[in-house]
Amino acid sequence: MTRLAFIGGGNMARSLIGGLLKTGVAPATISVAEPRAEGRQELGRDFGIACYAENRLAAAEAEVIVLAVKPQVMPSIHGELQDLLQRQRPLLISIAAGVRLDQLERWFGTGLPIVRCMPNTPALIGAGATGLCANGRVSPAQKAQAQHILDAAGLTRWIDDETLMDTVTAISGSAPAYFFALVEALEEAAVTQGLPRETARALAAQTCFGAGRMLTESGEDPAVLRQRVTSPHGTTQAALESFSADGLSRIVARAVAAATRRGVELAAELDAQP
Ligand SMILES: NC(=O)C1=CN([C@@H]2O[C@H](COP(=O)(O)OP(=O)(O)OC[C@H]3O[C@@H](n4cnc5c(N)ncnc54)[C@H](OP(=O)(O)O)[C@@H]3O)[C@@H](O)[C@H]2O)C=CC1
Ligand SMILES: O=C(O)[C@@H]1CCC=N1
Repeated sequence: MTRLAFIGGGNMARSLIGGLLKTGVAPATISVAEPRAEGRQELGRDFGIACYAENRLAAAEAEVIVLAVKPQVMPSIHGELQDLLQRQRPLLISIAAGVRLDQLERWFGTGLPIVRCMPNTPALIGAGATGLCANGRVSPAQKAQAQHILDAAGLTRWIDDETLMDTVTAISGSAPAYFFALVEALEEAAVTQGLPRETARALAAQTCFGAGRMLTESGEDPAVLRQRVTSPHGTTQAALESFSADGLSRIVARAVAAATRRGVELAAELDAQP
């Protein structure tokens, strides 16, 4: 069993750990470094994994280290891991938005195998979507190892051109929040029209779930699925025409561009640091 350490035990680490354990990975093979005492307590209680305040202790025996800290924290954590990284030469997997492979190589060491990936929070229930990109030091066996870890979180796709990782972030890493926001808006609209909030939320959330399952399980084009809902001159057509008049495609394209741009900016901000 691969020994796996997470540096940072926040939202995304929790989602990945939850997904891994659900596929039968033994808790004893996972350790986490988390500075907050309450965070460590919760991780230990919820997952039965070993939790440490110090990164070095969590990573001590790891073959794979998942870097799950905020992008801004990333440049500051290599120092305490340096000796261990040179000695053990583990596979590093970064999940940080924006942070490029060349930056990770600069901070952690040019000779190390590094995978940059972008998962999302549905990993917690094994329904995540992850894009992965490897540097030249990653062996085929390590590539398979990274894929195996992220497969536990759901669907995986390798991305050859690293510059597209910011697009991946914009359409899958960040995107669960877009669907949550849409359900929030549907709920609010229904409540305004008089539907009880609990009923509105349940109907909107289940519809999101059902549409998602149809998209992923039917193998059909989203446009075909949409057309099947849309009776000529019916209610759906009225709603879609309203979306179109308000420029839904343009709104979405602008949001995706904003998220993509922010990924590039996050990396540039780190380059600008002394
Ligand atoms: N949330 C999401 O949906 C997704 C996030 N990501 C990426 O995952 C990474 C983590 O994001 P997220 O989980 O949301 O953030 P969180 O803030 O929830 O998690 C980061 C964790 O790292 C801890 N931490 C801070 N400093 C250090 C340190 N020096 N050493 C070890 N741990 C430290 C934080 O502790 P403390 O709270 O005490 O600061 C926190 O628990 C980010 O880089 C993000 O871009 C990628 C895909 C999706
Ligand atoms: O919002 C963010 O920056 C992180 C990356 C993708 C999802 N959450």
